[in-house]
Amino acid sequence: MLLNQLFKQAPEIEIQSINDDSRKKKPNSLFFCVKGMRFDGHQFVQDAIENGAIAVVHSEELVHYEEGILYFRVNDVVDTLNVIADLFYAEASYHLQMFGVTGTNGKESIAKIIQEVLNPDKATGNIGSDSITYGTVKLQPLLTTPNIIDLHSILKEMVDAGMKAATLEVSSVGVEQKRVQSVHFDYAIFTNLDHNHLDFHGTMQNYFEAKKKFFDDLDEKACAITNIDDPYGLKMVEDSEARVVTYGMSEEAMYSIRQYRLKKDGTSFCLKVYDQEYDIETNLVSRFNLMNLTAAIVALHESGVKMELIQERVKFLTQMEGHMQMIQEGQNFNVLVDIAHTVDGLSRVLEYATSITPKNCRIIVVNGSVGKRDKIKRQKVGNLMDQYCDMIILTEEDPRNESPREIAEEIAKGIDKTPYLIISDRYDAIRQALELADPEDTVLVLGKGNQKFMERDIGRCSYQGDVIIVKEVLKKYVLIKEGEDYEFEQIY
Ligand SMILES: CC(=O)N[C@H]1[C@@H](OP(=O)(O)OP(=O)(O)OC[C@H]2O[C@@H](n3ccc(=O)[nH]c3=O)[C@H](O)[C@@H]2O)O[C@H](CO)[C@@H](O)[C@@H]1O[C@H](C)C(=O)N[C@@H](C)C(=O)N[C@H](CCC(=O)O)C(=O)O
Repeated sequence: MLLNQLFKQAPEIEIQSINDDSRKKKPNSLFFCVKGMRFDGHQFVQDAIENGAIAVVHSEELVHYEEGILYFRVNDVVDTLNVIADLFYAEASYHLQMFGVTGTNGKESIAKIIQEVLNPDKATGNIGSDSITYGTVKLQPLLTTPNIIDLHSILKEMVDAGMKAATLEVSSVGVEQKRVQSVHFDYAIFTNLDHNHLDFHGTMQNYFEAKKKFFDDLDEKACAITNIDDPYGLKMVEDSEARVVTYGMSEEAMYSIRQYRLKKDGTSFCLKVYDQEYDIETNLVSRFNLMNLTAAIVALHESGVKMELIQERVKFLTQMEGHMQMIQEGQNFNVLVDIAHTVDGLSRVLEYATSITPKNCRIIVVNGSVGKRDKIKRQKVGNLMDQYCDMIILTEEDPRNESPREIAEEIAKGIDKTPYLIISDRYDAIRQALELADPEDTVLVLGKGNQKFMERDIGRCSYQGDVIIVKEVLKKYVLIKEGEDYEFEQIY
């Protein structure tokens, strides 16, 4: 792209790439001096030039100006980066039907359901915390919502690969850091708001405002889809110019869930769509997924997909690994792995576990709380498990540089009546829970979902993953012992 297409006063020079990280080698690039939380990009102009920058966008006076390099001083580098990234990558989001999903819980499930239902008729990509997928391409993301340059570049790749639509998980941190500011959205979905990222946002109000900005920035042609069962649902869209569509259990919702049945192997419910009722059957389990599926149905239907087709396609959806995943290897009790790591997410899983566990049987939970993040929630997590569970095994969950045992002890402050164990090693904790289970009990393994890493003091370390561990332990230690008398080893 020519530099004078980006800056009116610039000479006609070819720019091959745009860059905001001086550590990356990018020949003939335009470097943006972004002020971050740790560094100020203005410090790295010289490194950027050595790595190929021929032009620099900055907002502060620089200590040194090199001959032959072009400098553009602007008021706000990130705003300028947004405009230029959009232009540089051919305004890709305008060529895709864009669905953005925000909220504490449910983003990934909703984004993936929309992608799966649309895909057979309209090639659809997905950008999310677990993966970036389009066509046959599958990439591993660094962030839930990629940074500005990566995001526009991926959207362009999707357009070039023939995608017609894209779903994107929009994190509050991403909105706050203006990562989606120049992405054009057609449908924006709000799920719910619960304690999360308060280490970053400080207060619930700031967290709410970050999410709300996503809806404030929509244009009048867009559609803002909101869950009005959530106390923040209506406030979220009150200043949006977009057309507002509501969903929830509430009778006032435009898409209102009427009767529903939560079963071990699926869910059935009646959805009132404006004034018409539709019966929906799905293999997804739990009330949590019922809400996620409804949000996805609203977006799909509002985008023009017929309800009859939606009814057909949601009957058997792909089970997302580690998301309300029932694992059955032939054992005579329930095992459910879920990523729930917020108080709200946890309460929904516990409610579901209660609904599928016979009265005289137990709920055994393996859970923890992440290190260096939102410490206030730890005791609440303990308290909630105390209300619903019969046995609690506290273990590590991305402890970072905190001690897993100390985190567990803080969770335990919220436990009053339920017996609990602290087993720091997650594999051992899962094994203990599975070995303790009696017929028809429910074992919950929560917090990590399908994540194959553990954040420790030395950084991100590889981890087998809860789903794999559960399957392995069941086969190796539990199933062979069923029917036999054996003593189990208490592991601390
Ligand atoms: C707290 C946070 O969000 N940090 C993000 C932020 O980093 P930062 O502000 O610390 O940036 P910085 O390191 O100070 O650097 C400032 C600028 O100088 C540049 N730089 C820096 C060093 C250098 O040698 N040369 C150089 O050019 C950097 O490229 C950057 O442009 O900007 C970086 C570039 O975009 C992000 O990679 C980084 O995400 C970090 C890795 C992160 O973990 N973020 C998490 C909290 C996050 O964003 N999470 C959300 C939500 C997750 C969820 O709920 O699912 C997400 O969307 O993933």
